[in-house]
Amino acid sequence: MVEKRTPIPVEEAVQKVMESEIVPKTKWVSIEKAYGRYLAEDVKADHDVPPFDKSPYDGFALKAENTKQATREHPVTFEVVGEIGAGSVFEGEVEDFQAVRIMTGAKIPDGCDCVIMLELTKEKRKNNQVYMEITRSLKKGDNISLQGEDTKKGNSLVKKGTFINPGVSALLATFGYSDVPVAKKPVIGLLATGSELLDVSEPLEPGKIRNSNAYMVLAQIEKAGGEAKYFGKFSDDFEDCLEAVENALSEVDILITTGGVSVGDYDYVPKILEKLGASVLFNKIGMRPGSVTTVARLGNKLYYGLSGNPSACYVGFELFVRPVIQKSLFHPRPHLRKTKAVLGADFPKPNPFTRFVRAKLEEHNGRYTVIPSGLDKSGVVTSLADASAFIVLAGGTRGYEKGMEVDVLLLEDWIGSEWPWNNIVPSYR
Ligand SMILES: Nc1nc2c(c(=O)[nH]1)N[C@H]1C(S)=C(S)[C@@H](COP(=O)(O)OP(=O)(O)OC[C@H]3O[C@@H](n4cnc5c(N)ncnc54)[C@H](O)[C@@H]3O)O[C@H]1N2
Ligand code: MOO
Ligand SMILES: [Mg+2]
Repeated sequence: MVEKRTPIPVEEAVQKVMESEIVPKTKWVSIEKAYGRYLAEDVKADHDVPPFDKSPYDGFALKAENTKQATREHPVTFEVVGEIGAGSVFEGEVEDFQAVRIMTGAKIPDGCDCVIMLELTKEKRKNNQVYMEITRSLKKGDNISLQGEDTKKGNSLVKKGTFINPGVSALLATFGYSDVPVAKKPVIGLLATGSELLDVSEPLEPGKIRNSNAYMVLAQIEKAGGEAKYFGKFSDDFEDCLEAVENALSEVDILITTGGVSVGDYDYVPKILEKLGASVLFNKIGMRPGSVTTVARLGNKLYYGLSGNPSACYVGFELFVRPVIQKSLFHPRPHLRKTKAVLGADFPKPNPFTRFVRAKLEEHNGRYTVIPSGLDKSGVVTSLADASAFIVLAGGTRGYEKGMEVDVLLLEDWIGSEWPWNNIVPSYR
């Protein structure tokens, strides 16, 4: 007798995996290695930026008050009493009708309250003393970057869980983080099952295909922020697979297998889980593709049986593994972000279950359009390379037409969502 499985709604399945306790941990990495990691602490300004009033131009610093009378006809002359480049400080106080030659980034000397650009001045020399002439008046504060104008001491700048992009790296450097507290990457083990699987380097043989899922999922793990650990591919042999799963589990936080998850004669995942005494969270979801995605708990570890079909495997990872990884990286919005777009092609297939169509998001005249990026079948591999979104078609609908607005989940996005599963546009006809 074939096992009968009861499907649960997608959002319920997501909820169940999110209840798992993969406790986020912190580690310190050097700032050079921080790009692409996730912050484990909030970053606050511990000093003003800039930390002193500084010149945004190469020019002369002086007192605005002294420039009041300056016109083209009546230039005003200043005695140049010093010269400073960025990093140097003018010692002493600047007096009336004195100026300091100052370069971009240098601290404004005491007594000065404005800067005039070099191009607007004329230098003169008399008895070995340098003078400078200006023909326009300036106001107090002209051409000065004020202390704290960028940010003030105490301001909260980026939150824990933020993806460290180049801009965040600049902030970390500004505030002295030579070592950065980042979320420790959860270790995600992967093994591929299937007697039909060839290594990537092997030539094709009748009845066999190359193992593409492993390399796809390894990349998905890295993209989601996890550390991938690949245990190789295994033929459909119960004992071998059981042993491989048992060994792998001891080395990882989460274990993923691909294939063997359905009801076939050589689909051993259900039997392996039974043998290991795992607590199965679900083994059927009301969705296409990926309906057979199975998740189980083994102690404090999660086990994912992703489908062998490439598109189903891909979708299963993005919906159920990715948010768990993101949560363990302190990300406050761990799910794929949902937005709306216009369907760029008819989709006449009925959808008894919620459907996730791999699609390409494009901009046309300022509006976002989505079109399926290939054949919409679970076993298809070629639709994935171009997929930048999933079109989400609610279950119980009977097809969608070009021009309709649909929900989409974004695959190339760093903002994320707290919970995208409410208000999926239910039915158009
Ligand atoms: N009688 C039924 N048959 C099937 C059902 C069902 O409910 N009743 N479900 C179908 C659905 S839906 C899916 S999805 C697949 C799930 O298959 P499995 O997870 O058991 O995976 P396999 O049987 O091992 O392989 C399926 C398919 O995928 C190819 N594959 C497997 N591994 C890889 C890999 N690493 N790289 C590339 N391609 C891979 C494999 O060759 C098969 O073609 O079951 C349906 N059947
Ligand atoms: O799980 Mo299967 O991928 O629904 O197509
Ligand atoms: Mg199977």
